[in-house]
Amino acid sequence: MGDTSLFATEHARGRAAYRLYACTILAGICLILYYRATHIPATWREGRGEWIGLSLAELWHAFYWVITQSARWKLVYRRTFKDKLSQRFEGRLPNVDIFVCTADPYAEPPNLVVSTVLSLMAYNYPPEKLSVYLSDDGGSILTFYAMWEASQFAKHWIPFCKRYKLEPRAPAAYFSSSDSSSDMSHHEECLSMKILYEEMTSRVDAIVKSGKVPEELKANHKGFSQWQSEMTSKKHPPIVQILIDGKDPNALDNVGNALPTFVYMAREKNPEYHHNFKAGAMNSLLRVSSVISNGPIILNVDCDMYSNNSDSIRDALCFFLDEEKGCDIAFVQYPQNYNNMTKNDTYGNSLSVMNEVDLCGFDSWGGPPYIGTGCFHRRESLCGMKHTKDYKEDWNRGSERNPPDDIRKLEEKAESLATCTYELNTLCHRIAL
Ligand SMILES: O=c1ccn([C@@H]2O[C@H](COP(=O)(O)OP(=O)(O)O[C@H]3O[C@H](CO)[C@@H](O)[C@H](O)[C@H]3O)[C@@H](O)[C@H]2O)c(=O)[nH]1
Ligand SMILES: [Mn+2]
Repeated sequence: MGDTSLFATEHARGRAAYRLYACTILAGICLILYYRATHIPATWREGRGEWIGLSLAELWHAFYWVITQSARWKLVYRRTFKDKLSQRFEGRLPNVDIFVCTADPYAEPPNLVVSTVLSLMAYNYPPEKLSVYLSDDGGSILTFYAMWEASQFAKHWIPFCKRYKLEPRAPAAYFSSSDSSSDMSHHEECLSMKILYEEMTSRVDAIVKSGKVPEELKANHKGFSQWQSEMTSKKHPPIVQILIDGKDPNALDNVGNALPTFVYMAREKNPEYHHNFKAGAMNSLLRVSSVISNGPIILNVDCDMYSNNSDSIRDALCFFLDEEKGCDIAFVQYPQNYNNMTKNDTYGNSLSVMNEVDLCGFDSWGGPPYIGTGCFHRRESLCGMKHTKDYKEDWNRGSERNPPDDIRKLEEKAESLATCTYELNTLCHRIAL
């Protein structure tokens, strides 16, 4: 490990013991196969049919077991050095664009999306370098309303999280954790924040239940005027609304710090053109974000998966920015975990074998496959870059945009990239994420 490395690779302990154990199983398998090979019944009446059945099952098991070992034989764990990252790159950290996908305000309640989005906006990362994009495939004014509420609440929530270094930073998860009630140092403030949060969630719930946004609330943001009565989730024009423009010097939280950019996007829908589900949304997000923040690093999160660690971006950057090995890394992903598990994890929902064994086993072979939510990509790797050894990433990309005089012009430009015909007759049309 050189001095400048931003991450280290460690091997799992107990490898020798595991391999010894694996050898005993292998010996057992060989003995069974040997027994079968040397005990072939002479006639059908002596059980040749059963012999064939059992031999096939045992051969299949042997094959399956050997293949499984490829993911178990050598596990590697990665450790990051975030302090070194700060020392060397703090002033020149890259822009990071976060894409959150939602599709239906009834299956995926807007309050859930609010909590996810807030956990991402409150990352321990310079806010001027952070942009969060919400893709709403439902094209719903209810989701837009919830996002407008989130953009207002963020002004209180982000400084509160940063001041007390809270974890996790999804308000729903934080207020239901024991931390929020046990830490006396900020008890009063926590209580009033909780009230503010609950008032917001009940407003959002009431409006989702009623199915429409009252006229007086629509006056709060120009974006509400984009919805016309004839629009449905399956047929509507593209809508891009910048709820918080991080480049605007007046976009500040309630203690005067800059806020991250926050954008709502509903790509155009028309039943005549296939929308390609999440993959279609991701492609639109790539194009829309390219004219607004154009960050070289992209994180994708499903709307029901909040971030439970405010340092996730910094951990991921330790891989991308590593001078020696970073150029070989196209994506860095985090395992998915679920809340509310039974004490003994009776149903295996913690996915511990997959998260703690299989993924680490694949990593030693060059990396596991992409598993969806919670993945950081280089923008270039999603835009068809061919990897070469001497490729130099432009980490400053995206920092050049000036605050526009007319934000609506920028939104319209972005909308022209979120039409349902944009990808027709292109390669994108055939690639599914
Ligand atoms: O037309 C659609 C359909 C879905 N989604 C979003 O895509 C995400 C994943 O869809 P979901 O139905 O929740 O699939 P899951 O099986 O829960 O997701 C897993 O499997 C998917 C691939 O099948 C991955 O993309 C996900 O990241 C992974 O968590 C969600 O945020 C949806 O809102 C859209 O944006 N547009
Ligand atoms: Mn899901």
